[in-house]
Amino acid sequence: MSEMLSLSGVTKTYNAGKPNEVEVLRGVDLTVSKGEIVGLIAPSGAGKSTLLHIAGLLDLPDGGTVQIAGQDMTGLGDRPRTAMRRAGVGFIYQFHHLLPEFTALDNVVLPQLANAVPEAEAAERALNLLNKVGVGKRAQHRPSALSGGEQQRVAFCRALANRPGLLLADEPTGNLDPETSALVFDVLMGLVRDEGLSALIATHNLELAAKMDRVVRLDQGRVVAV
Ligand SMILES: Nc1ncnc2c1ncn2[C@@H]1O[C@H](COP(=O)(O)OP(=O)(O)OP(=O)(O)O)[C@@H](O)[C@H]1O
Repeated sequence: MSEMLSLSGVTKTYNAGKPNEVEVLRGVDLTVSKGEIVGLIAPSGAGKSTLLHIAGLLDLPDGGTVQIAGQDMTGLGDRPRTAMRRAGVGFIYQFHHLLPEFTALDNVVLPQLANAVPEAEAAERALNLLNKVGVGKRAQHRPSALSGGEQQRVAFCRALANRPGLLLADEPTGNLDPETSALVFDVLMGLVRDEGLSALIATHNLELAAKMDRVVRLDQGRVVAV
């Protein structure tokens, strides 16, 4: 089994049967192999967040199947889905969503504690990740004391804290100026490769997309190769 993520015939319609019905996904087929980094480009409103939320088990499709690491998630109950989401999938958003009252270090430690990792081990892992992305010296600062690029790097570490096999990212550097965005994006790519992760990364930025192993486009509710 060499596929980390496999979506097959995934459909999603909001407000089905109502006047404000929106058919967003019309049969999405998409795979991400182990260790592969796939870029997802889509015009605004095309449904990339919907797709990422379904792939990350935050939302359910109307039809089709979602497999993660060869396991079919479609028919699973809430508990095993939540367990897989917590331990198997890392999520990065355009805005970091760090907890403002906790230090950078604690933001990376906390998801591990929720996953029953002993505190000392969690702290070591967190510091190791923060060092890798160049914010180790900022470990004891709260997010408000960090620059936008630094905050986003801490968010990368948080997403990877529990060693997920799969990383999903929705415009991970979309809120940064172009220069910082390119720099921080390279940090993310380095981290993903270093950790041997599989990743699906949505971006509007074609230059960033070109750095990935393969690029697909979400078009009219389907995924097509670029
Ligand atoms: N909960 C919802 N209820 C109804 N419609 C929704 C809901 N969520 C999203 N939509 C609609 O579905 C379509 C796709 O939304 P989605 O957020 O997935 O797009 P996107 O490609 O991520 O857009 P953007 O790049 O602008 O963030 C949009 O037309 C949006 O208005």
